[in-house]
Amino acid sequence: MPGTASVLDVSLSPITLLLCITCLLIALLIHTKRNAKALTEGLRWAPSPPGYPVVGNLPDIIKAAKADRMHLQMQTWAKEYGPVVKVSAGTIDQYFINEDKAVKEILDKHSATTSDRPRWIYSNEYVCDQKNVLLLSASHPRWKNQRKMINAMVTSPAAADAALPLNNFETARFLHAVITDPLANTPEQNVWAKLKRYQYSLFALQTFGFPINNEDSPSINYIFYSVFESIKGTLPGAKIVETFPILERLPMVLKPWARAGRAAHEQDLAWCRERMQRCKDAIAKGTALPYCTLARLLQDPKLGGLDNEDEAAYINLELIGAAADTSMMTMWGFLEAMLSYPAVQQKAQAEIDAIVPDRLPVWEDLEDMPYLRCIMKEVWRWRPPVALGHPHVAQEDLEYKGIQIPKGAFLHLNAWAIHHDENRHKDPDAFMPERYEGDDRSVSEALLASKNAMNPESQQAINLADPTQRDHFAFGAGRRICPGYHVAERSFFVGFSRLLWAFDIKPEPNAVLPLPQDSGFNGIMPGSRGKDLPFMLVLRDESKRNVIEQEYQQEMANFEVVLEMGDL
Ligand code: HEM
Repeated sequence: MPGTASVLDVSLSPITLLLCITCLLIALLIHTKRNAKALTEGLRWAPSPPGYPVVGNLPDIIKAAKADRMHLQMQTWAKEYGPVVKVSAGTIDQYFINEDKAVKEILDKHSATTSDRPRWIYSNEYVCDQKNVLLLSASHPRWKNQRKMINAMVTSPAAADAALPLNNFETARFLHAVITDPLANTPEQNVWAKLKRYQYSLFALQTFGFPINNEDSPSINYIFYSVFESIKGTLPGAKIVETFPILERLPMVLKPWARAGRAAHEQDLAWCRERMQRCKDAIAKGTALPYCTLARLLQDPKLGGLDNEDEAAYINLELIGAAADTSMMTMWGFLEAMLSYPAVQQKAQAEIDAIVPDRLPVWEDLEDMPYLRCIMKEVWRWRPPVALGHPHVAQEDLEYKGIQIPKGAFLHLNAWAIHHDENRHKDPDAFMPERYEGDDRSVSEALLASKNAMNPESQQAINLADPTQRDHFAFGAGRRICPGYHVAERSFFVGFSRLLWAFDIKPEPNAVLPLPQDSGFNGIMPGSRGKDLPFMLVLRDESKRNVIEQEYQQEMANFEVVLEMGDL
């Protein structure tokens, strides 16, 4: 996976350089003017780490990003400066929200005016051509339309439940691939490639309606790099035009970012259109899957409220990215925990064995497996995949505990600092699912029509009035909160419960444990992949092999039609 450092593009032609210097001076003037904005009486500006003239804290940010330590740097500043810290990246002022109560106040209660996104010229306007819900401004009508469609067709509890058979299918294939690999039970077996195939295939089926059958399918890399391209331009300092938007007024010939962004979008559209055609063919033949979002969109006379077929195809590509990468990161955090905390693993296996000794676990078993629910919460607390939040923008001046946050400020939910604050979570660096004992809340709605759902005491975590009681902030907050949490909970539970049912997750013979936080196992963010985790999967006992074989054969028969469709 490319690191942040590799995306910092600072090579400029002499003309662009000259223009940059001019823009820099103008930007400085604007910035100084903005900072000179009157402070409301009785308020103060947010504390800020000392920076350099013009570039502010950018050198520290780049240094930390190069070392994959951004989250740790922001945590240090959170400890030093308090619940709201201003970090300047050149002309961009980023406000890191480092406390649960501040998240509630700023992102939840003021959601109407804190749910916009920054203007991202390269990523949103060029690479995604304003078709990607994640990057769209809240004032763009497409943002609401896409969220509505996603909720109705993909992420509502009903839609997430409808995709459960796919979870069972893909995880059975994964387990089978592990036990039948000639290198099974050895460190040489590439478990990660198998995990990746299953996660990407799971969401490829839910979106375009085609599986990914091979570990080396080019679609996996294509999706990863395409989505990465759309995200990388949002990183501070990554694209000069974001720091100096005035450069966007230059003619096209002087805008390399615009040409590169458009080319990337055209390539993605061609990729999506090819798959959309195959989806249309499947509809015509009557073989389109009931779970396939694109097929349902194309058969809806209103196209799910979207503008055109290109948008329908494109949003499905972006959805695979949003879902698969964060799910992979979740799995990474889980595996890292199991390696370092074998006692937790054994306790979880004992709970699974007591409920399902001779079949694979399914989502509905979660109700009877409270310790596994605690593990889910603890993985998302311990290794939140989006550790520093995806930035929102303040649409008007705000106040929190006497601090003035100006209109236009970038707002980052610092999930890492909140989750690792010793005042909120005792011994926060330890992986300790027991800290959630008795908390049977789901991220949002309770399980199916479970007894918990009927229990008025069982409020949902994200809606709790008291944010100190909320389990974690891995899915963000406010109106921009991740719509995918029902899907994520189901896919994570089915995935990791089956993994624990079948295998012992063991360290490789030469592994050094515990894995230190700073050792490079985490990549650009905690939970993203840095160095290979030194783990191996070892079948717990031979009786498991028969069960896996039987369930696999059953699933292959159930999904015969899927397998005939060919790779995405
Ligand atoms: C473990 C899994 C996941 C994690 C940790 C995660 C986390 C996040 C976070 C932190 C955000 C930004 C929220 C904000 O701006 O406050 C986000 C946005 C989003 N996520 Fe997820 N996500 C996960 C899985 C999924 C899945 C499975 C889907 C879809 C099926 C999905 C779809 C989206 C979309 C569409 C957005 C953009 C929302 C918007 O900007 O309005 N995510 N996610």
